[in-house]
Amino acid sequence: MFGNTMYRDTGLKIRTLHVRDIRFPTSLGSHGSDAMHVDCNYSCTYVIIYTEGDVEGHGLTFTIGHGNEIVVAAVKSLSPLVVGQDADQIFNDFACFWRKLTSDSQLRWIGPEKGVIHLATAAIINALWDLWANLQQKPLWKLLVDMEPEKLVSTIDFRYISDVVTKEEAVAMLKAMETGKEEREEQMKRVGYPAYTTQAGWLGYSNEHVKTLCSQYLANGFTAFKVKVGQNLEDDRRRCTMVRKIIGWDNKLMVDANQVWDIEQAIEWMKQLAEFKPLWIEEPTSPDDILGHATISKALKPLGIGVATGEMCCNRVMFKQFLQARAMQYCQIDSCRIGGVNEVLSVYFMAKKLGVPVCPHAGGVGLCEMVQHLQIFDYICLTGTTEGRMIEYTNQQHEHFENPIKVIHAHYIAPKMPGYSTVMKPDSVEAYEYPHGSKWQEMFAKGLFPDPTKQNVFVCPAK
Ligand SMILES: C[C@H](O)[C@@H](O)[C@@H](O)[C@H](O)C(=O)O
Ligand SMILES: [Mg+2]
Repeated sequence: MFGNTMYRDTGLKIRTLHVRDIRFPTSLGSHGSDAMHVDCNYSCTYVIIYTEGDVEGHGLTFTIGHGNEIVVAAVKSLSPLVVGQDADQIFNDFACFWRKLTSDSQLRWIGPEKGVIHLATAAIINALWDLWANLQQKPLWKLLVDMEPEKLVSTIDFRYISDVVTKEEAVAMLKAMETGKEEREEQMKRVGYPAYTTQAGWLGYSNEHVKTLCSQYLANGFTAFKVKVGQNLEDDRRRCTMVRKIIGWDNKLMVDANQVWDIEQAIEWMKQLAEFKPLWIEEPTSPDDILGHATISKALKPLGIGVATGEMCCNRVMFKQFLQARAMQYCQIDSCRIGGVNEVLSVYFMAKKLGVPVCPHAGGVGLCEMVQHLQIFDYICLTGTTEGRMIEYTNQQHEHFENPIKVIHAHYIAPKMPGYSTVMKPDSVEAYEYPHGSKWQEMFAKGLFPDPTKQNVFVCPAK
């Protein structure tokens, strides 16, 4: 028992783990498109953990189509480490379990803690947190908020980051913010957490469509808009002029290049876009180039432009160095790129220590559903402010979730239902399972996409 919160010994064994390859044909409408990913099909590797009781855990990681089958295979390779375990034992020493999952002495060779195997870790770990929140009958954010600081911090593996933040410091950070927690919680339930929209700025949308969407989001109360750039400078200038005309100069504009530039090119390109007063340039170059981002940050600082990155930052060690090197002014954690909630929490603590605001990435399936929980926790328990912080909003696939986000007047309202908001509707799963689902079969028949079962490629077997 920790303080007032009882962690009941559930004695629940994990009976089995199912994994599904789910894909949506978003490329047909250019949804989600950017300078690098021009024809993405928003997809996810969807994990369901079944226990010997009634309670389940659902989790996912996001991909953009091809290769989702590889993440599914990686989940299968990790599953023997999960199946047969006692849920309560996992939650009693979650950091230890997390390390076990990421440190299998053979599997770690295909990471470690990066790429496909880490995406798979994220899907499993997210499902475990959903299970835990369900067992406690609380939405995930509330599970985090109600935990004693020591318990919460005990879920994090501090290996490789204790030179920046220690367990003791993390506990002290949480304790220092205890006053005012209840008011902040009330505010999240009533007013919610500020959001910005990317939905009006996908690169493949026509100018007319962008205009219409900007006006719509403006009318719905949005005050911050992200636009994709990086393919053609003249087009970027035209689009930014058009967007600024609609949203005005009091609202915020952010731009996102999705990794297309070299360092000098990024600086020069952004000088040409500086007149549009973007708050940040997101992913200007390779997501692995920490010193390159630091150079860009330094060059753009006098222009008032920050650098944002994180959606492809592969683990806490990279985040640590980005933060240490002053290479990111906005830290964009992603709920399923790194190893799920445990590792994301470690990044929140480092960002707090080094004074960098977190603005989560949410352009993907289920990402909005998940990151709202994390950012609401950050507000209530860790930073106590929304200053310089926003959660990304995209209008994608919410209809396929049992408990979709609720965004009112450009604010995410704290979810009420137990869990991590990761349960997908069974009908959606059946219809969009790739390549056997009914919707995919229809699309293959119409010739909209090639049927991979008729080509010589690896596909996930039918269930
Ligand atoms: C391919 C994807 O839609 C990305 O463009 C998207 O995640 C984006 O970078 C974002 O910031 O939301
Ligand atoms: Mg982005």
